Amino acid sequence: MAIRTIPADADLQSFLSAYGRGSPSNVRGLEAGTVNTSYAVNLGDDRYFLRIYEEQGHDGAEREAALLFHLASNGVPTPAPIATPDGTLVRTLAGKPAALFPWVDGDMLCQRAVTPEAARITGASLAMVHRVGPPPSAAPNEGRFGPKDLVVRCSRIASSSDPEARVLGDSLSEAVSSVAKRRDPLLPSGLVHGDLFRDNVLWQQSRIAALLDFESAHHGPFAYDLAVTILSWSFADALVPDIARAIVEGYREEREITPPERDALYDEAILATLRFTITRITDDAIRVGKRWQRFVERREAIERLGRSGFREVLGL
Ligand SMILES: Nc1ncnc2c1ncn2[C@@H]1O[C@H](COP(=O)(O)OP(=O)(O)OP(=O)(O)O)[C@@H](O)[C@H]1O
Ligand SMILES: N[C@@H](CCO)C(=O)O
Repeated sequence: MAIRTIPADADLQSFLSAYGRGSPSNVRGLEAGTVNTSYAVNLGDDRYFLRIYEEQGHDGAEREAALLFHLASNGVPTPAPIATPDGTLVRTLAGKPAALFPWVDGDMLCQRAVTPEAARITGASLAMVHRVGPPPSAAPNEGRFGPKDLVVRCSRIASSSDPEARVLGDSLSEAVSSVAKRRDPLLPSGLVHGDLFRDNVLWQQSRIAALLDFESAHHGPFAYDLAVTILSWSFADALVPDIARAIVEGYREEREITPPERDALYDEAILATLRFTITRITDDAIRVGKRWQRFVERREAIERLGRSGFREVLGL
């Protein structure tokens, strides 16, 4: 998406020189992502990815950087932010928090390219994030997209610029409240990614080069995260059972799904469809190229299957 921040040359030079990795060249703004501004840049002979945080304050960006550093140090395939010689991970560029990462070559998979094997690997890497958990010094918060936040967002839907969406505020709000009441508060919980869509995974041939975009990471039920991943990877025109089941199988290679989680996956999936329907309607940056209707269709598909039908599709 847009390059929202263009730092002055002198500021960029001074920011990059602090890493002590050689002089910058080939600086290129990337039309990637929906939230942050990204640049590709060479320092000496190596390529780097520079992220300027557009929506997080310094504390939020530091929390995210500490999380990425911790995950990468524990074997999760995600690029760790690079520290300056004095150990700083997040600094200021053009008045905004910014961090530098190693460049990762890789490609996102399009839906047609998602094989059961890729789905299995994706499920396993999600479970690895759950197993590793957050850094001891920075426990994640409850996130920005819990049921209460979604209900608040629903109150803005009536003034949406999309006439088809405008009428849905009350029914979406009621659906969120109703599923929130059914949620099991004792589900195994911890660090969840919260947004492991296809565009947040880079592949090199058949292996994952990077899990990206931990901006939605928070403390929540693991079953919710698994449901998000199933919903975002397993639908072509309709649910593809082989893909959904392979995600679950891969997940279970790394972390077993407990009986209460198996029971809860249906409700967590309904909540996840509501989360993405509502944020796609209420967030103009996300709406570009991302249809909220897809998540209405996914919710209907899950509801048609019903609790036991959904579990059966997942092989649980
Ligand atoms: N270390 C990296 N090396 C190479 N490319 C990267 C790296 N990190 C991210 N990218 C690319 O930049 C894109 C945007 O990155 P990121 O997800 O951080 O941005 P964002 O603005 O938070 O966007 P969104 O929330 O839409 O995913 C990614 O989809 C990926 O293609
Ligand atoms: N992955 C989200 C956007 C970022 O949260 C979506 O597709 O709606």
